[in-house]
Amino acid sequence: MITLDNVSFRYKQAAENTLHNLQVTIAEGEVFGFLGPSGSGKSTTQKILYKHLVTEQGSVSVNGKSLRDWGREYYHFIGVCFELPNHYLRLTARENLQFFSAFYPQIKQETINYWLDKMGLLEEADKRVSEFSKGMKMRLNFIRSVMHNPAVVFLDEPTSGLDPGYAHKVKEAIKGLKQQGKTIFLTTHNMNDADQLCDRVAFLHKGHIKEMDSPRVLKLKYGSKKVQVTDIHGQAHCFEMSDLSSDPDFQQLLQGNLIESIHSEEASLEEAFLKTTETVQA
Ligand SMILES: Nc1ncnc2c1ncn2[C@@H]1O[C@H](COP(=O)(O)OP(=O)(O)OP(=O)(O)O)[C@@H](O)[C@H]1O
Repeated sequence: MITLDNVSFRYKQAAENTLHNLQVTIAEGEVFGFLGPSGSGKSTTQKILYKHLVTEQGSVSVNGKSLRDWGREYYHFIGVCFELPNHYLRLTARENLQFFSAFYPQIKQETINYWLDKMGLLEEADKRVSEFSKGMKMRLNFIRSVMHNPAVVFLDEPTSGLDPGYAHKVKEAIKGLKQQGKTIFLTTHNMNDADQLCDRVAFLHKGHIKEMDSPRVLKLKYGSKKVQVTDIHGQAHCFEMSDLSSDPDFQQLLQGNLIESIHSEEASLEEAFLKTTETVQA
């Protein structure tokens, strides 16, 4: 559905490329996570994908058609949820959605109500957006990006600033979009979200893709399973799962009947991300 073929990009006046030879193919219906430290080039890549930036180096196609050949109809085909919402603050939430829906003749009032309800904003729909919290603006932003039923949705930090309840609502909505067969390109710093939602993730570092695979494979490759042990004096210990049978400290606790509790910990995507992108602080 989305193909980046050997895409590089350099900003005017920049001494070197921001993106280097990106090679990505995203299947229809896939939730693809694009993860990277600050400044690694995630937004630049997204801007190329929604045609706010043009690169001469490499090619990008969506639904089998080069981005160069897509016209205005591209913005009916895709939905974009920017990280920083830009709503009309003097208008109500409903008026904002009605204003944007005018660009998409197929959007019905029921659709707007459906999404307002789904994102927990129906009761606040007639309030001015200037009175909205950051989280409410984020949810309104999410509605704007999906209400015209696009085939491809670009989401930039969609759960940022949301409390756990509303973050859950947004994640459930993303899963719902996937069930409908939408292709989703998700940029996030939230490794748990990426792990829960994405079929595959790419780790971007200084404009290079360092790894690209399913969260499960990356966790197996880079993560280590650990065991957290609390002894009968309340002291915590951490052991590598693979070393338990030979670790003398663990064996001493076990044989001395000194263990109060023991919990296994799965390898995390965060661990894989940190190891791959070398952002672990010394
Ligand atoms: N308009 C611009 N002109 C020149 N350089 C830019 C411009 N926009 C971004 N950059 C540079 O390109 C690099 C990648 O920036 P980008 O915004 O794509 O990173 P990011 O991964 O999205 O970061 P963050 O997670 O902080 O949003 C950075 O070094 C940034 O300084």
